[in-house]
Amino acid sequence: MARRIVLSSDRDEPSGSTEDLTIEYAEALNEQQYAAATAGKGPLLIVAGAGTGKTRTLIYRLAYLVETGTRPQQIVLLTFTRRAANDMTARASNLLDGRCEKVRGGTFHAFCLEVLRQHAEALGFPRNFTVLDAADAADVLSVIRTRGEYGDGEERFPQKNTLYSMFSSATNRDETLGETITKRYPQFTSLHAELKALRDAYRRYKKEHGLMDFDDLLERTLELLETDDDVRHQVASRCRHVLVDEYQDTNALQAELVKKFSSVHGNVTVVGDDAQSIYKFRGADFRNIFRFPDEFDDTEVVKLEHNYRSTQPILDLANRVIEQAERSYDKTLFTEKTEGELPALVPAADGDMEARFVAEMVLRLREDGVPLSDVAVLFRSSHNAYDLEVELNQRNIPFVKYGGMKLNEAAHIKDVLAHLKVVENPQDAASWNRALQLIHGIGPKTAQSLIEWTTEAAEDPLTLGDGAPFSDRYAARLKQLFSTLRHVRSDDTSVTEQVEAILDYYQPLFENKYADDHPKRAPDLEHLAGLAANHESRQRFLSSLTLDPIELTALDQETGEDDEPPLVLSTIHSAKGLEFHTVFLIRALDGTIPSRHALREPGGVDEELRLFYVAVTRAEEGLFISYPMTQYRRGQGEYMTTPSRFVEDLPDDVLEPVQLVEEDAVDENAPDAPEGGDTLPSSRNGEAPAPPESTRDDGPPDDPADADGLPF
Ligand SMILES: Nc1ncnc2c1ncn2[C@@H]1O[C@H](COP(=O)(O)OP(=O)(O)OP(=O)(O)O)[C@@H](O)[C@H]1O
Repeated sequence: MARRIVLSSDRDEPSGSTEDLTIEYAEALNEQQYAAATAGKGPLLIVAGAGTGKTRTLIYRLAYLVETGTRPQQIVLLTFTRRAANDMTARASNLLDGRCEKVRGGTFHAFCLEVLRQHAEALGFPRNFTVLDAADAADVLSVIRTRGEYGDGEERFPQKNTLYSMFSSATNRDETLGETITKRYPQFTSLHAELKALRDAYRRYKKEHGLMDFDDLLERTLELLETDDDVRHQVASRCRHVLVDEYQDTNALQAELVKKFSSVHGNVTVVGDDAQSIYKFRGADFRNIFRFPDEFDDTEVVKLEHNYRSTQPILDLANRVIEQAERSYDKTLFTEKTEGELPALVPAADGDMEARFVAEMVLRLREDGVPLSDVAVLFRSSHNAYDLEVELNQRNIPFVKYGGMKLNEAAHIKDVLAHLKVVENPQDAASWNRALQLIHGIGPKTAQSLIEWTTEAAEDPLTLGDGAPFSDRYAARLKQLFSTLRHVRSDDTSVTEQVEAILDYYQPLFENKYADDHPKRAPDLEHLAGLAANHESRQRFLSSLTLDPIELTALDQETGEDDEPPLVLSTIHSAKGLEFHTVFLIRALDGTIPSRHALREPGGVDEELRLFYVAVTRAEEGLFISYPMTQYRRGQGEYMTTPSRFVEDLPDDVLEPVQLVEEDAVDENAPDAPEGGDTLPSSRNGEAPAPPESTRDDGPPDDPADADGLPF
C-alpha cells in the first residue's frame, strides 16, 4: 500500500456560527422554508408539494451551510440533471458569494463516475474505462448474443434493447433477474437460464474491455463502498453535508448510496414530493421518501405546503387529482392567489381540431400580452404532438420541443464519438465496430477480425503494422483512419482540434452514409465541435455528453437568437420543475395518460396519475386539458376515444367543461345556438364535434421508455 500522509480535519469543522449572517433568511422564506434552510446537523426530510419553493429552499440551505462555515467542497448536491445543480449553485452564489460555486454538484451518475475514476482499479477496471449509454450497451449485448449463439432455439429471443431494459430493470430495482423476468417479462420465463448466462457474459465482457454502463456506475460504486471500508471512509469524509433533490425519483441503489456517502458525518438533507415521482420505469421508488425516517434515526421532517405558483382553482384540481393516489404524504397545497379561471376540459372532434384549438388560443394569449415562451403544451409522449407541430408550422408559430431525441443519440453524432472513444479506450470494441464499418468495403466480419487484431495482436492498437489483415480495397481509407486516430491521441491537441480532425476525416464517409439528408445533419456536427471547446479533456467531454445529453431541439433554438422566444412543447417528463403562465395538456385520453402499457403494470396507473399531477401543477394562471373524441388508426379506421380516467369523475366546479364550436357552425339566430362555447375560425376539414361517447381505451400504444430519453 502507498505511504500515507493524514491531513488534520480540525479546520474542516464548521463554526456553525450564526452571528454574522449576511442573508435575511427569515425575510426571504416562509416559516417552514426557513426551518428547513437553517436546520442543524443530522438527517432532514423536506416533503415539498409542487410549487412550494423546494428549489428556493435548497438554494438558501446551500448558502446557509456555506455561511455558517461548512467548506463548499465538502457539500455534495445530488440532482436529477447537471443543469439543475449548476443553476442552484449559481443562484446560491448570487445570494452569498462565489464560494457556493465550489459546492460539488451533479447527478448521482456523475458523482459516482468521479469516485470510480479514482478507485476503479480496486474493482479490476482501468481508470479510463468507457461509459456506455443505453444504445451503446444494447449494441454490446447484440455482439455478445450473436457471438455466443444465444437464442438459436425455437423460441423468440428478446431484442437487444429489451435485453438491456431487462437487465437494467433488475439492477435498478435491486431484484434478481428471475424476479424481473417473472414480474415484467413473463413471456421469456422459459429462457431464464440462457438470459442469466448472457448477462454474466455481458458482465465479463465489460470488465475485459474496460466498459461500464449507466447502471454499473451506481452498482460498482456501491460495491466499492460496501467492500472497501477504507475507500468508503475516504469518500464519505469529504461529504460533510449531502443534499439530494428529487428524492422521490431515487431508486434502491441510490438510496443505499446516500447512506454510504453520509456514513461518516450523518448530515443528509433530502427534498422530494412523493406525488411527483414519475420515473418508476427506470426503477425509481417513491417509497424511498416514506422509508427515509426509518432508515435515518432522528430525522427531522419539514413539510412545505404553501404554493407560490398556481391559482387556487388550479390547486383545487391538483389536490383532487392526487387524492386518487393509493398512498401519499398528507399535504394539501394552498395559495394566497385565491382568484382565477377554472381549469377547462376541452373535447375536440379530432386531433386536427384539438391542434387548431391550441394554436388559436396560443395566439389569443399572445395578443393579451402572454409571451409564447410562457405557454407550454404538454403531452405524454413525443408523438402526441405531431398534429400540433403541423398546425404550428402552417401558422408560423415558433416552437421548441423537448423530450425528443438527444444529440448523442443521433446516428451521425454517434459516428464521430465512436472515433473519440476508441482513442480513449482502444479496448472498446463496440466503438471500433462503428468506426470501421463506416469505411466502404468493411462489413461486420472484416470489422471483427480487424478489432481482434487491434485489441489483441497489435503492439500499438492505433498503428497498422505489416501483419494487419486488410485488403487493398479499403487500405487507403483505413490508413487515413489510423493516422487520424494517432493525431487525436497526441498530447498537444485540444479537444476541439481532436473533434475537428475527426470531422475532416469523417466528412466524405458522412456524405456517403447519409446521402439523402446530410445537409440537414451537418449543423449538429458543427455544434459538436463547439461543445468540445468547453472541455479540458477528451474523457470529460465524452462523459459529459453521455451523462448529460443535450436535446437536439435545444440546438435548433440557439440559432435564431433575435427571434421571439418560442412556444414550449414538451413531454411531461421533460417539463418537470418548470412553470408557465398557461399550460395545455393535450391528448388526455385513456390509453395515452394513463398509457396502455401502464395499465398492465402493477402500480402503473398511480405512476401515470402522478405524471398527470406534474403536468397540471406546472400552470400558474391558465390550464386547458383537451382530447380528441375520435382518432384514426391504420387498419381500423376512425374510432371513438375515451377521456382519461383521471378527469372522468371531477365535478364541473373543479374542471369546467368547455365546448369547441366551429365558426361556420354558429348560426346566431338559431334557437339552439350554443352558449358559452369557444368558437374556432372556420374548420379546414371538420364538422362541429359530436358529443363525446365513452368506449374505454384508445390512445395509441405507448411505451414509457419512449416517454423521454432522460438524462440521468
Ligand atoms: N417564500 C417565497 N416567497 C415568494 N415566492 C416564492 C417563495 N418560495 C417560492 N416562491 C416562488 O414560487 C415558485 C415555485 O418555486 P420553486 O420552483 O422553488 O418550487 P418547487 O417546489 O421546486 O416546484 P416543483 O416541485 O413543482 O417544480 C417560484 O416562482 C418561486 O420563486
